[in-house]
Amino acid sequence: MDGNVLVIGLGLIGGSIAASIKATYPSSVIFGFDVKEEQANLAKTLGVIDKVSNDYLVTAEKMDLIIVSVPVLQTKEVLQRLSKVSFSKEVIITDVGSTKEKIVQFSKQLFEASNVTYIGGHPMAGSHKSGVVAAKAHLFENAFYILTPDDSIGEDKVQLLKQWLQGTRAKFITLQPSEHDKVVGAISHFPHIIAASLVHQAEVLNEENNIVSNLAAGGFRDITRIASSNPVMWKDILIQNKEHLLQLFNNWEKEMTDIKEKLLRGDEEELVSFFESAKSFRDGLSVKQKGAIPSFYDLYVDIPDHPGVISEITGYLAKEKISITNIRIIETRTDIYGALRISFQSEEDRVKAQRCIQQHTSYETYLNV
Ligand SMILES: NC(=O)c1ccc[n+]([C@@H]2O[C@H](COP(=O)([O-])OP(=O)(O)OC[C@H]3O[C@@H](n4cnc5c(N)ncnc54)[C@H](O)[C@@H]3O)[C@@H](O)[C@H]2O)c1
Ligand SMILES: O=C(O)C(=O)C[C@]1(C(=O)O)C=C[C@@H](O)C=C1
Repeated sequence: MDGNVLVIGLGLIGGSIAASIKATYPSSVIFGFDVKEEQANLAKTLGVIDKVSNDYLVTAEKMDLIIVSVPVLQTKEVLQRLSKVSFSKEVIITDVGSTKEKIVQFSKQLFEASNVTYIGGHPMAGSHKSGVVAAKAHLFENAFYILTPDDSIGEDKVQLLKQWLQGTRAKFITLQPSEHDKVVGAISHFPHIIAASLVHQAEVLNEENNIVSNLAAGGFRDITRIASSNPVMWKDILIQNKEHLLQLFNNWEKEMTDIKEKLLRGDEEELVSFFESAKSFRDGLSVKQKGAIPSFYDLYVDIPDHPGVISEITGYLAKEKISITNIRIIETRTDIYGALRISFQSEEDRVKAQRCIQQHTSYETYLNV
């Protein structure tokens, strides 16, 4: 497949998608535009795009595919401007915004009577890092990629978009925009609010006693990593998903009141059951086949903090031809040991890998941490 692709917004997500399309379809021409000229030039230098566009409304005229990957409030503005372009041929326009209801609703009126097919999208993977320097072609590998096509859109167009995006190696699923915002509100947007709030709480305590920032390791780092995300991007997401988030605040306040009362009563049985039911659902996530969280077969390895340990482990796995889909150091401990999380494509690979590591090393392995 080849053709002309325009990516508007060359940050983490736009850059990653551009790189994955180029890797799959080398003869396609990827144009890129960013309000920050230096981002666009950097994307060209990094080989993420072929050509810098200086005016996306002019470049858009001859495109086969346009990907809008700017913050969600900007997305509506960019789509509105695109709706004024006279396209010389049929074009698919998609966005990657973390919210869908308002964007999709808005676009429906914009592109009703034109040769534009607009399909809302949201790749459910990312990072707390921003900018094209953090972009990578494999960012979405094994992650869910949600599409929200309107009922009036032909299946052939949806398939065409998936074909363009197949290099992401993501798993495509279709959701209604409102369902998307409700579910993603609970598993992504609200957790970002909680993470930031936990950091605020620790910061206040740190003003009284600065030992807090030194001790804040382990679980605290794990649960608050996403508090390092782009503040403006998250402000936009909150504004666009306000209604669902307000409902989640109500549920959360009730949840906090309930657990607080259990603690006040000193009801040990109920406290155990509070953690038990959460553990049971959380432990089940990694083996679930469906849902908004991708299923991974994870293996955790307790590793000493010295150079070469990761290549040692991946070397043993490579020798036995066990492929891994992801590898990450979990910041659970900051002193001697760290936990390495290695993800596999199947349970069979995970079992083989555990056996392999146990055979070659004395590092402890776990299926859950
Ligand atoms: N970061 C994540 O984890 C993640 C994951 C999935 C989806 N998303 C969504 O992807 C979109 C982009 O996020 P990101 O993480 O790539 O952000 P980013 O900050 O890395 O990149 C956004 C880029 O858009 C540019 N930009 C802003 N307004 C623009 C405009 N009007 N025209 C052209 N360029 C403009 C910025 O200069 C920046 O380079 C957002 O809508 C976000 O909700 C983010
Ligand atoms: O991994 C992270 O840092 C993310 O926050 C990624 C994350 C998420 O909440 O899961 C953030 C926003 C997106 O819209 C999709 C993915």
